[in-house]
Amino acid sequence: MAVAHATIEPPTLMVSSPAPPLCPSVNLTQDDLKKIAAYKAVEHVKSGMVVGLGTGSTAKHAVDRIAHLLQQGKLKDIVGIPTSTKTHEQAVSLGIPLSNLDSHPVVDLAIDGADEVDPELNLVKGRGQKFIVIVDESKLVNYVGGSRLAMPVEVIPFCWNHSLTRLVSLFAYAGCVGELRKYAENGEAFVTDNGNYIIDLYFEKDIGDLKEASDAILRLPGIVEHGMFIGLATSVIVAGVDGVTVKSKVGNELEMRQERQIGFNRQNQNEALQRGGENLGSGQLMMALQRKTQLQRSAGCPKRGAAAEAKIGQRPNGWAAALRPAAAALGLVFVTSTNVVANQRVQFTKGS
Ligand SMILES: O=C(CO)[C@H](O)[C@H](O)COP(=O)(O)O
Repeated sequence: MAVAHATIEPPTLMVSSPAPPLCPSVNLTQDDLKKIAAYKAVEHVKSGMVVGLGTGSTAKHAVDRIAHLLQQGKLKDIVGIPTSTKTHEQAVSLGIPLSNLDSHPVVDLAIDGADEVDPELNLVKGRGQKFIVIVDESKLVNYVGGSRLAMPVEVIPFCWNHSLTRLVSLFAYAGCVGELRKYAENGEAFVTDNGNYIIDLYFEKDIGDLKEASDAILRLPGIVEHGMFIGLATSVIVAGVDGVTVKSKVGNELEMRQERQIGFNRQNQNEALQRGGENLGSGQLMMALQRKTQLQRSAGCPKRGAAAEAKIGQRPNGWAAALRPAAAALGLVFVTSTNVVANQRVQFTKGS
């Protein structure tokens, strides 16, 4: 099976992009993190690919990004396979060419979100030659069910209550409770795209071997599918306030490789600042500027010695302008920008 080996760079702030992946605010929101993970995953999408388009607030950013790159002509000949009617609607509205698994049974790459990701990259919640899962760090759990979020099981509507009882008793040892998913608006049973119901299972404790649990669930009559995706993710991209981490599985073994963590964590910011900000990506520069300002404040010198500069290799022209709002938010003003072939350099200083 092909393995996604991501070369990790911070999402680049593209001047021409209407929605830069890193915003210059000091605090990244959960949605910012979702967007960062999504943009990172879309770097793996190449022209001509059949791409599985996932569902949810994280996957939505990936679909937006793919559409944007198609509009820019940076991606061509993409065929999207949506995983829900909602994603189908979004993709159609954005003009992404779509198909289905009957016409395109081989999906080159699928990108989807997840509700939980355990340390072995098992998920509560994909498909494709490569399956990249995108999450913010709040989704990391020690075991499936560890966040006390639901593990959904799709059941046929006939005898759903019987299915619920059987499911709960299957996991009684883990303090399982279950409930029929309902629409908040009218209290009626939620109906899936396939016309089925969902039983949400909540676990108090670790349910143990996930393959055994999966087999036991699927052996019950009336069960269509469950939300555990065991051993399917080839990469999980996790965006957190300290940076983006890509966890990849090598071959079919449960050998995990945690690729280098990009540096907008504090340690890297400090190192970068000591180096004068050399070779920072634009996202990192923002964070470094913020960190520098914080350091100066904590050192009690809010107005002095605040020059910050960075060299950035191979960035699109105009990036310095894109950084100005970030710098301005920090009270820094633009001084100069030089473009020396591959290296651009920008300098900001503290405004008076
Ligand atoms: O499995 C899913 C939809 O079926 C979603 O990917 C999962 O629920 C995560 O959603 P979000 O990205 O909104 O947190």
